Amino acid sequence: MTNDVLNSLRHDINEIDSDLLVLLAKRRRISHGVVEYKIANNKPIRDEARELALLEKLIGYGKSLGLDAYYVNNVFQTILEDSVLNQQAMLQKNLNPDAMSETHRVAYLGGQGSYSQLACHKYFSRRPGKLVEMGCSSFEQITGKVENGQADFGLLPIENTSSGSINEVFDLLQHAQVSIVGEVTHSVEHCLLVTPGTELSQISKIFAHPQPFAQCSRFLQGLGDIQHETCDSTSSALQLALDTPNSAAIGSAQAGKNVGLEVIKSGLANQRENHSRFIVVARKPLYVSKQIPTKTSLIMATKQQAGSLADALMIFKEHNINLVKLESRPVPGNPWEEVFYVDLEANLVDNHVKQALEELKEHTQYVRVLGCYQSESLQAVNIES
Ligand SMILES: O=C(O)C(=O)C[C@]1(C(=O)O)C=C[C@@H](O)C=C1
Repeated sequence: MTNDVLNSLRHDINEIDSDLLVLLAKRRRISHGVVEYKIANNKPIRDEARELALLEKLIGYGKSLGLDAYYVNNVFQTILEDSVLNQQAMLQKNLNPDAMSETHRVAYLGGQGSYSQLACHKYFSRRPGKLVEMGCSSFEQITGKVENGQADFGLLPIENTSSGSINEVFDLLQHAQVSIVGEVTHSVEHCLLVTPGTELSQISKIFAHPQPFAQCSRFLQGLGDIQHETCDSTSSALQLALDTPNSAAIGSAQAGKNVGLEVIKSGLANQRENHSRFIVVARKPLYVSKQIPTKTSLIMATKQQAGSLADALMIFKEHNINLVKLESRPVPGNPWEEVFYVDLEANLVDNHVKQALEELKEHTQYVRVLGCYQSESLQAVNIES
């Protein structure tokens, strides 16, 4: 095959890819039209029956064109996911017009290339507006900027599939005057990053934030006698690796590339699937439509008597509310006293949820709702009448 033939084939492929994009954009616009109908008629965004029928038809048609079911299913699952997420974003914008300004000032940990920055871009990619990024050096600084109005939103990592809950953030939520208004999960791919030309055997020091150190503990144990230096963010770890001969940093490949470090080893996390979940906080709570999956997070202190936690949890069971996370943390200054963090699949506008929270007040010393927000889940919802 000559070069000319290859160029001509590539030209045809380019044209088809552009046509596909035009069609995808057209599909999105039509899907936006559907959400207007759903708002007016109070219908859930996700319609699983319609999606199933659509996929079945497309898989059959794909087969007749020589495309296998797995491929067609994957392509259209991605398209449908995008459609649902965009519809949800539109719905929320409609419900909270004041909160969705033209500019989003967002405070997060670290700077260019930090995992928080990547998660921030993912979360705001579906929320139109100009992003003003504010890199911070501590979690307190993030909530502080939101509390004093310097930032509209703050992004805080709350848990990771390898290292578990991030206690510092749970403790901060006990006192911070902020509301949780969203969540975003981001896959974290840790790499060992070095200045070009550095060999693994030359490394005598590794810089990282405590979280990547914890998430890559098995890999690090295998390296033997190498010094570990903790940094307040991945961005500062990268800078230190750049400035220190025979050293390395743990960060994402993209972050390394941004500053001129190269990947010497990848896939360092203890778990192959390494994801971090972040919460998005703001000064004021948001309303969440009943038409989309919703979470409510709260803190509660149970009474100091036998069975009080079980009694409190029974209330959720009795009201058919799914509890998706339960975490306990000590109360600073009160040894052996605990507060519980609870995540529920629930929307505060639902009467059965309001009722459950009233009953919870009677069975606990203290309850505070941290926020009611759009869940990342794409599950279909039932609308309570
Ligand atoms: O048909 C609808 O109800 C739509 O909202 C459109 C659409 C789609 O993109 O095809 C999106 C979400 C629903 O779960 C089903 C289908």
